[in-house]
Amino acid sequence: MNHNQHYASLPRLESLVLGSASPRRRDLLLQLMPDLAIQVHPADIDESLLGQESGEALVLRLAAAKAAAVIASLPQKLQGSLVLTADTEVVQNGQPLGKPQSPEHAVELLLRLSGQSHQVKTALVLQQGPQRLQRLVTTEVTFRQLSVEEVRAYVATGESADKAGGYGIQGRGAALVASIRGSYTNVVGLPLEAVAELLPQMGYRIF
Ligand SMILES: Cc1cn([C@H]2C[C@H](O)[C@@H](COP(=O)(O)OP(=O)(O)OP(=O)(O)O)O2)c(=O)[nH]c1=O
Repeated sequence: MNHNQHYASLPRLESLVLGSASPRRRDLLLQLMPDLAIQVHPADIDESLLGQESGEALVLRLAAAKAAAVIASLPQKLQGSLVLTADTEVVQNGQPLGKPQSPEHAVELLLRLSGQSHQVKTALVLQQGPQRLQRLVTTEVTFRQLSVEEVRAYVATGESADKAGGYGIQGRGAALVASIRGSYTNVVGLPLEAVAELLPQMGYRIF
């Protein structure tokens, strides 16, 4: 069977459990599959960093922990559903920066990113019953040289609060960025290229 015949014979994905509180991930999934019935079941896990853990190890560990927590807490009627979880980190010189704890911390993080390149890493897990696939996607982002005043004014917009590295490329944070190399949706929190590649491997077509 060639690739095309195989794709056409797959059932279309109709519903999915999204193990994430991120509205961005929901919107990105709906961009790809506007009719998808998304059941949001955020995972309640401890997201704190372990000492000496690399950014890659961290996102892989947290995406897997989110998947395990969501699957363990699914109500009866959703058991056996396809579950998607992800974790995104901003990594500079191998170190995960985490989310800002305060506006002052956001200013500090963004000044560290100013005029430099960093990596945004997202680990993605798709799981259904015993079938499980995982991907790690990296995008390189380079920031413009930013002044302290500019960074303070950006943080005052409130956009930094719940975001890795303290910025949102999909919002006003686009003004901080000089260039990116790789997936844009990965920076926002869900690499759609990887979703599109993995869903057929899980046995579903997108359209
Ligand atoms: C760098 C960057 C991050 N982010 C966001 C994506 C993620 O939502 C967030 C990283 O935190 P995550 O812990 O990956 O996700 P979350 O806490 O929002 O949701 P959950 O744990 O329930 O899945 O940062 C942006 O929205 N834009 C950006 O440009």
